[in-house]
Amino acid sequence: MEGALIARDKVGVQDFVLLDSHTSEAAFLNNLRKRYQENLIYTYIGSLLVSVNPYQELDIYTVTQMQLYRGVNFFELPPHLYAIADNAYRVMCSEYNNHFILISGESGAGKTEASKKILQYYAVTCPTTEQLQTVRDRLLLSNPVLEAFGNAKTLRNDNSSRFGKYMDIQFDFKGAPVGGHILSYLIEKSRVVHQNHGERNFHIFYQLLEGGDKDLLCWLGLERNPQKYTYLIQVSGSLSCSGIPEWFGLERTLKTIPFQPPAGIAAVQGWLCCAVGQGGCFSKPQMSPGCAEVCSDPPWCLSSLGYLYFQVLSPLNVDLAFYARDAVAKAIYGRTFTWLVNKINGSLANKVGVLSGVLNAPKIFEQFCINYCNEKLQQLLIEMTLKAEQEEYELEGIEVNYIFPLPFPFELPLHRVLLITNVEVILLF
Ligand SMILES: Nc1ncnc2c1ncn2[C@@H]1O[C@H](COP(=O)(O)OP(=O)(O)OP(=O)(O)O)[C@@H](O)[C@H]1O
Repeated sequence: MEGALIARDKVGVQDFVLLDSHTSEAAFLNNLRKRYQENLIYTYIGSLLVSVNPYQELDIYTVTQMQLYRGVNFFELPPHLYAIADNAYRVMCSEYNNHFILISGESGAGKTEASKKILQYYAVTCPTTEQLQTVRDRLLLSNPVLEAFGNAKTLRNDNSSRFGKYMDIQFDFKGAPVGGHILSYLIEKSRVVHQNHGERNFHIFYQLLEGGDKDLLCWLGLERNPQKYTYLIQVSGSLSCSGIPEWFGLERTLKTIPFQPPAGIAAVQGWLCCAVGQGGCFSKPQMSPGCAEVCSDPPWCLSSLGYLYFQVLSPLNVDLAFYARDAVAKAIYGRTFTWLVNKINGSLANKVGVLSGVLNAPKIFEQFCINYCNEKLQQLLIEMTLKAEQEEYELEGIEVNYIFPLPFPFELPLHRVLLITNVEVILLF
C-alpha cells in the first residue's frame, strides 16, 4: 500500500480533475513536473489532453502501444494521444457524426509531431484494403512535402511550421479512410525574402542545394553554394540541413505522391532566380537617373515557369526595384505552396472539392491574422468544453459561477496571443 502511494506521489495524478488543490496553478505545474520527470508527458484534464514536449524519443509510439489503445475505454489506460485519436474515431463510427481534434500550443510545443502521430495511429489501426492503402500512404507522405516547403528554422523550433494546417480525413461507413484533404492558410511568405537573426528560410532551398545532384542543379541553373543566394544567407548559423529530412527522402516522396519531378521543383528555381546575388535588379547607365531595370533572365524563368518571361522597364530607383523583386519572389512562393497543397489534395482522391487558400499580407498583418485565427479556434474549444459543462450544471440545478460567454478577443491574456503561432486541426468525417 505504501509502495503504491509513493509511486502515485512520484508520478502525480493522471487527470488534473483529481488534484486535491485543483484550482492552484502551483499544484498544476507541480503535477506536470513530477510526471514529466518520469517521462510521463501526457495528463488529462477530463477529456482534454495536456502534452509536454519530451525533446527525446520515447518508447510510447510503437505498434504494440497502438494496438493496446485500440477500442479501449478512454480512462482505462494511462493518458495518451492514441486514446484521444481512438475515442474520436470510435464515437464517429458509432454516432455517424463528424469529430475534430484541435491541437494548440506555443511554437515548439509539439503540435506537428502530435498530428503526425495521430495520422500514424489511424494508418495502423483503421481497417483498410489494398486500394485504400494508396490514400493512407499519401496522407502520411504529404507531411514531409509540406514540411519541406512550409517549415523553417526559427529561434524556438528548428522545424517550425510557418503555415496553419487544417486536415480532414474521410472515412467510409465501415470506418476505412477513403480520402483526405488539406487546407493550408497563411504561409509566412515574408520569410522568403527576410529572416530574423538566427532563423532560416524555408527548408526546401537548403535541401535542394545541399542534396540535389549535379545534373539537376545544372539543369536548373543553380549553384550548390547557398552563399550565392541573397535570400539564403541572412542567417547567422549553419546553412546545412541537420535534423531536417534531407533531399533524397523528399525526392522519393515527391515521386510517390506523385509529382512530376521537374514541375515539383521548377517553381523553387523560379524563386531562386530572384534571389541570386543582388537579385535581378541592376542600374543601367544608359537609362535616365533613378531608373532601374527589373529583369528575369529568360532561360531561367522560361524553364521554371514554362511561360513567364517578363522584362519591365520602369522608372524605379534601386530600392523600389528590390521591393518589386521581393514582391515577385513572395508571390511565386505563395503560389508554389498553393499549387503544392492542391496537388496533394488531388492525389488524396477526395470526393469533395479542393480547398486551399494562402493569403497575401505583409509580415505583421500575417502574424495578426494567424493570432486572430488561433484565438477563434481557442474560443471554439472553450465554447465546446466550458459552455457545455455549464449548461449541464444548469440542467441539473447546480449553482455555478459563470465564466462563459466572454467577449472576444479580450478574454485571453496577451502573452497567449503572441506565443501561439499556428494550430493544427484534424477533422474526422
Ligand atoms: N512527442 C514527441 N516526442 C519526441 N520529440 C518531440 C515530440 N513532440 C515534439 N518533439 C520535438 O520537438 C520539436 C518541435 O515539435 P513540433 O515541430 O511538433 O512543434 P510545433 O508545436 O508544431 O511548433 P511550431 O508551432 O513552431 O510549428 C520536434 O521537431 C521534435 O524534435
